[in-house]
Amino acid sequence: MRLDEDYWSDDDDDNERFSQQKIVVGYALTSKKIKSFLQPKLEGFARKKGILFVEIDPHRPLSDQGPFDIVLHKLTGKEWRQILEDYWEKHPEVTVLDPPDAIQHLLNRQSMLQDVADLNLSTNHGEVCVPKQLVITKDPLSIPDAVTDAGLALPLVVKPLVVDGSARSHELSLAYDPFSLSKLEPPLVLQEFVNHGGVLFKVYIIGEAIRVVRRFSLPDVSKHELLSNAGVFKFPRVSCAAASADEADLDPAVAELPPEPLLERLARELRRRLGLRLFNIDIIREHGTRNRFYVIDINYFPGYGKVPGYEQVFTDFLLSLAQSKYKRGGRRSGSSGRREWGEARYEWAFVLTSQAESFLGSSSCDAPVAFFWARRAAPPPSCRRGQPCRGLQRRTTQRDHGCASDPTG
Ligand SMILES: O=P(O)(O)O[C@H]1[C@H](O)[C@@H](OP(=O)(O)O)[C@H](OP(=O)(O)O)[C@@H](OP(=O)(O)O)[C@H]1O
Ligand SMILES: Nc1ncnc2c1ncn2[C@@H]1O[C@H](COP(=O)(O)OP(=O)(O)O)[C@@H](O)[C@H]1O
Repeated sequence: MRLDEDYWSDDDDDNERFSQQKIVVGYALTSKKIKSFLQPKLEGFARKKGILFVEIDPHRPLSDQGPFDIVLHKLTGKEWRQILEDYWEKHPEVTVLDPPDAIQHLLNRQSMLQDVADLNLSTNHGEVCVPKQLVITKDPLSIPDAVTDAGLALPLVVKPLVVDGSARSHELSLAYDPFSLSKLEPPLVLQEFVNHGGVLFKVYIIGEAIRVVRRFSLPDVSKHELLSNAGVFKFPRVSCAAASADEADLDPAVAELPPEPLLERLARELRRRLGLRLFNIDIIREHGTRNRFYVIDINYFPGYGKVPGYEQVFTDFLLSLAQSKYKRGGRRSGSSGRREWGEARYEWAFVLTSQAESFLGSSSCDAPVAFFWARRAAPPPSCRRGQPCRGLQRRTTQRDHGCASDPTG
């Protein structure tokens, strides 16, 4: 077996010993995730590098399965968490991706953004904030006053507080007035809607590697729309939709990817603060600003299967984990002048929209997006089923959003 040069030591004996080892990766994932992530191209690519993926039965003790070098998981529920924690206590040598406690932090939309707010990132490349938000845990009748007291600007995005993987926890709405909010069921997060030109950047983190893709998002809300609309409107999971942008139609100021050094810094800080290696950050650029960004969502183990070239990046990541462990356990000290086996390779690449488009397949405005536009006062100029979606061409009035340092508002 041949390994990438970057992982190769100058010591032939070490190389030989490592290359003879198989890396066993146990995975505990939902069937949906297995389908999207564990694609034959990933399994094949990894196999060539000596990595075997083995399915874990989450109802049996993990010690009876394996042995594993690495455990990949994204399952919810206390039972699974307990099984994993017990196993890890007995087998600290196994790399668990990622620690259940750290993942838990992302399952609440309040704690999820806390680290970004604490970070207060502002560099000469731009700044990264979180939208001002308010958490409502009880008494929906108090919402209109609470919104006024907190000084939240309308419209508001209404999000369930807990993200537990259920479809319900992703049912979001847009509220044009605070009074209609008293009909909603807490616990909720009310978040200021930030106009961002209808484009969202999904920043995927895989260990030290970063990949960025553009996705369609919600269109801007103009002052006129805000004044002429009332009520609460549900909207679909726009950024998951298979709609893609026609590059030529995008306002370059909207479509331009976030500056690389800013994202590198954000990713590095969040990796450390969150204690996670597999996650994605959803970022929007406030429309009309050069580089003021808002993090609106962070997901654990996101849809990597939709990132072009993920099989190479993920395989490299697993190899780097195994190699750094091998180095810790099996190497003598005093290796000055040589490349460290566990040395992380820093990878950077932007995935341009055109690539993302071919990956995402359709270049037409699909059902959920069309549905959302149909509910809006003014449909986009050329957003019709089967036609290239040009909804992002709309230019709207910009609103002034403050950078909130406290995501709880
Ligand atoms: O909370 P949001 O931002 O919607 O994030 C979702 C979840 O991470 C989904 O994973 P899960 O279903 O495990 O929660 C993932 O689906 P897959 O991993 O199944 O593809 C989606 O991938 P994209 O469809 O690529 O966005 C990703 O966008
Ligand atoms: N504060 C916000 N301002 C503007 N658009 C937002 C905001 N929050 C969410 N959105 C839009 O709603 C979509 C879903 O929001 P998100 O918080 O990612 O929920 P989920 O975790 O259910 O996917 C985003 O992709 C974006 O299009």
